[in-house]
Amino acid sequence: MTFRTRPLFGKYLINPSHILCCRSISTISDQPILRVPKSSIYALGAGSSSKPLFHDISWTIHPKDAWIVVSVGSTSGKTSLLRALLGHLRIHPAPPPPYGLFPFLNNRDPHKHVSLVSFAHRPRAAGGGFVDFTARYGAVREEDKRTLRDTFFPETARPIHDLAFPEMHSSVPTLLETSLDISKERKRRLLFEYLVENLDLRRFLELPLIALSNGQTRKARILKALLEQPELLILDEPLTGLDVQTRKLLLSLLEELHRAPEPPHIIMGSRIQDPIPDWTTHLAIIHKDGTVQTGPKEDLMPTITSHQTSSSQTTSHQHAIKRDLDRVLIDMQDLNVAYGDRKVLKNIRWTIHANSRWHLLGANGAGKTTLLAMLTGEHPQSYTQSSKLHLFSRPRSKWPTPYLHAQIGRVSPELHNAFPRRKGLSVWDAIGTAFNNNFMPRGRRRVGLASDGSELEEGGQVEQWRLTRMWHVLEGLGPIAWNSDNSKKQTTLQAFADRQFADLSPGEQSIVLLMRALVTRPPLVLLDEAWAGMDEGMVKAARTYLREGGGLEDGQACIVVTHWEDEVPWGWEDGVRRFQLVNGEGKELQKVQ
Ligand SMILES: Nc1ncnc2c1ncn2[C@@H]1O[C@H](COP(=O)(O)OP(=O)(O)OP(=O)(O)O)[C@@H](O)[C@H]1O
Repeated sequence: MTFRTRPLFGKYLINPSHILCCRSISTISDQPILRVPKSSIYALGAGSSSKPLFHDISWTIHPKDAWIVVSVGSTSGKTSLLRALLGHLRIHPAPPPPYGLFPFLNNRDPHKHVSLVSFAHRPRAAGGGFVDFTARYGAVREEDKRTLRDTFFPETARPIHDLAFPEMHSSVPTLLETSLDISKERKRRLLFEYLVENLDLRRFLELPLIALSNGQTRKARILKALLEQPELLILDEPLTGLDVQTRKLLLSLLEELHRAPEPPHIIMGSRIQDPIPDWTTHLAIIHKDGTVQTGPKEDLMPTITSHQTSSSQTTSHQHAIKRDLDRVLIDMQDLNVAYGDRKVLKNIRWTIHANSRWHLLGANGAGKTTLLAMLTGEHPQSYTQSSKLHLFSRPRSKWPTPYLHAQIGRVSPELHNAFPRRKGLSVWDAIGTAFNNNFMPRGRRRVGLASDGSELEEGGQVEQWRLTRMWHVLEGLGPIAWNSDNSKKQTTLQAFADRQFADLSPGEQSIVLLMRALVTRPPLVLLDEAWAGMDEGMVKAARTYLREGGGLEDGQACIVVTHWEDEVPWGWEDGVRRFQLVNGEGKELQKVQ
């Protein structure tokens, strides 16, 4: 079924192809969009005698092609290859002049005409330290008050009909110049109106940017990228974090843009488990050994399907969840969260028992992150609702927040973005920070300090337990769990533990943060979009570890938040329970027989 984009302003159907035709004719070219003659790709600064990241790659993209880049069994291939197109890696031999890498640009500057929007990476502006992500839950500070419109689209504040009247300039432009400018600006505005409507963002334009949910922010970033009308737009994992409906919306919008006579040419990076849209014409498949296969979709689809089948095969059902224990960890009775008159959560009743497994569902903006922030005690309204929110057998206000944090292991897109990428922080350090529940590695063995702040007794029980746990998560979720080659087990694990966290691929960072969430064996584990960026081998390893690999032990409860059903490690048959938020109201779903 094709999902149609909405006509703009109800009665006027505006086709993006009409709006997008505003680029000057001189930029239209029949030349290939991209041409990589048989080459290898190296890290910047690496000599040609070093091992290339990709080899034997021959890749040509023609103007009407719709390409998707997928990695099979490789951890960082897709994102690296896409970044190579922006000059972040060295292509050797370099695509020869006069056409270069992007022949259609006709020697125009790729930096101005090619843009990459990646959802797998932390924004570079964030720096190396920890970023406080809880600011959005409280009263929005003055400096965070800039609205989505002010931050991303300030030029759209002016009513569209004003654009018919030129502003007064000190040097008066010619009539022709003025009409060209206005018409360009009007077309840009029409495109903005079209996209804002079709991505369902209009009602968020005047909200502070910081208040937007994860999915809402992603849509806004895609809108901004499309509005800038790059000639080539590279989207890396644009579907990550989007709910089912929004994914359909975005894919159908991309299809319309693709069919427009002069589209922004789009290359999309996808995870192997993501759907390949019907309108895709070509695939680039990156293999574990660094080779890249490129060609028409019909020729390469069997490779994708064989990998999809192997990654979606679920593990045995012998490890169904044992029944919920009577012990209640979290109890919410008529919990509410509102920002002014905007009600985000309404009369939520939810009880989480020890040993239970939950899938928390809800569309983008439904309130899942807000609900979890109440559970972790990070949301300031968790204090004002204290009598309705019992955490670990006491009203919320009876616990200091650090105590609550020590009871809850978690992964979330906010934590992923905020986690420090400072130089010198190894994988081991990153995992070990969980023991002191902060973001600084502590202690002689980097597995934290004792509760009074002193060093752990050397070789003592606590230190031994922590070290054993570190190796357990590394073994259960580290590279030997995603690679079949087990021969050099200990060296592989040690080498991985020593790697710099900041140098890992986005998927590897996600799996390390999952290790961090599990290493202390907390009573409650929250896994919010924990699988972001992971390749199919990692997702499989993580599911297996959680289901039957000792990732969770009896008594621990776990809540999984994902928009992809097959990422939940447990099915109905295993006893997973589902809690759904719709328009701020929550209810437990029952299995349809
Ligand atoms: N400070 C705030 N002021 C106003 N509205 C807010 C504020 N913080 C959050 N919201 C709104 O609360 C709603 C719920 O946001 P939340 O992040 O909990 O959604 P979510 O279900 O986690 O979405 P996603 O799947 O996109 O991550 C959103 O519509 C968001 O815009």
